[in-house]
Amino acid sequence: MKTKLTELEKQVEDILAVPEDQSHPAGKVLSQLWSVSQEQWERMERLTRLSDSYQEMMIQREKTLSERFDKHLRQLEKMTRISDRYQHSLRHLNLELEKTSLIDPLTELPNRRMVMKRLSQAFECQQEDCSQHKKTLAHLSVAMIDIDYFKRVNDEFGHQVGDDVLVALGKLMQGVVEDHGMLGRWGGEEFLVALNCSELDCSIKLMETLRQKVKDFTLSIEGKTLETSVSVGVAEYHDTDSMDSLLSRADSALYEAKSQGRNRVVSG
Ligand SMILES: Nc1nc2c(ncn2[C@@H]2O[C@H](COP(=O)(O)OP(=O)(O)OP(=O)(O)O)[C@@H](O)[C@H]2O)c(=O)[nH]1
Repeated sequence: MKTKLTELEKQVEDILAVPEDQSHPAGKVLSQLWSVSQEQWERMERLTRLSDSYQEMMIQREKTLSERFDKHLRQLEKMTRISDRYQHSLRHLNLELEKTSLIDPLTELPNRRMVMKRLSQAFECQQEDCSQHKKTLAHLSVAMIDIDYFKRVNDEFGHQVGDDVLVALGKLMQGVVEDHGMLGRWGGEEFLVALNCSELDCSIKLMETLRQKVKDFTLSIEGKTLETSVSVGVAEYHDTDSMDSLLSRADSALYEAKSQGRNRVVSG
C-alpha cells in the first residue's frame, strides 16, 4: 500500500522534532529538504493566488469593456434613430417649402412661379433635338383670364367676400381645364392656363365653356345676388414664338376682350 504524502511529511517532521536527531547529517539534509519544499509550496501558493487574481482581473476587465461597448452601441443606435427622424422631418419640411413656394395660398392653385416653370420647361427643349417637347410645344396654347369688374365685388361686398369669390371661381375653372392643362393664379384677379390642345379651336371652345360656367355662377350674400364674368385672351404657339411673345399675344387678346365689352373670349 502506498504511504500517503502527508504521513511521510509527518514522519519527517517527527524526526526533525527530536533534538538529538538535529545533529545527524541526514537530519540536517532532511531539515533543509523540508524547508526547501516548504518554500516551494508557499511559492506555488503565491503563484496560484496571483494567477487567480489575474484571472479575476481579466474577467472583470472583459466585463467592463463589454458593458462599455454595449453602452456605446446603445448610444449609437439612439443617435442613428434621432438622425433618421431628423432627416425625415427635414425632407418633409423641404417638400412643404417647395410646395408653398409654388402654390398660391389663397386659391391653392399653382402660383405664377409654377406656371412659368411649366411653360419654361416646354420652351427649354425648343433648341434641343427633343421630339417629345417639340410635340408638346406644337400643341401648346395659353389663355389669360381676368375677372371682370372685380373691384366692384370688393367695394360692394367686402374684401373677405372678394377672397371667397376668387377661391370659388378658381375651383370652378380648375374643374373645366384639369384634363387639358394647368390653371394657375397669375396674380390679383388674373389666372393663366397652359393648355395642351391640338388645335386653337379646341382651346377657344374650352375657354368658351369656362366663360359660360363663370357667367352662370352666382352667390347669394345677405339677400343680394353676386354675379360675375371673365374676359379671356387665348394665344396658340407659333414656330417663331418665345415664351414672352406667346404670353404677350395672350395678354393683347385679353386686352382686346376687355375693350370689346368683357365677358368674352378673344384669340390673338
Ligand atoms: N379680395 C381680394 N381682392 C383682390 C385680390 N387681389 C386683387 N384684388 C382686387 O382686384 C381688384 C382689381 O381691380 P382692377 O384692376 O381695377 O380690375 P377690375 O375691377 O376687375 O376691372 P377690369 O379688370 O377692368 O374689368 C382690386 O380692387 C384689387 O384690390 C385678392 O387677393 N383678394
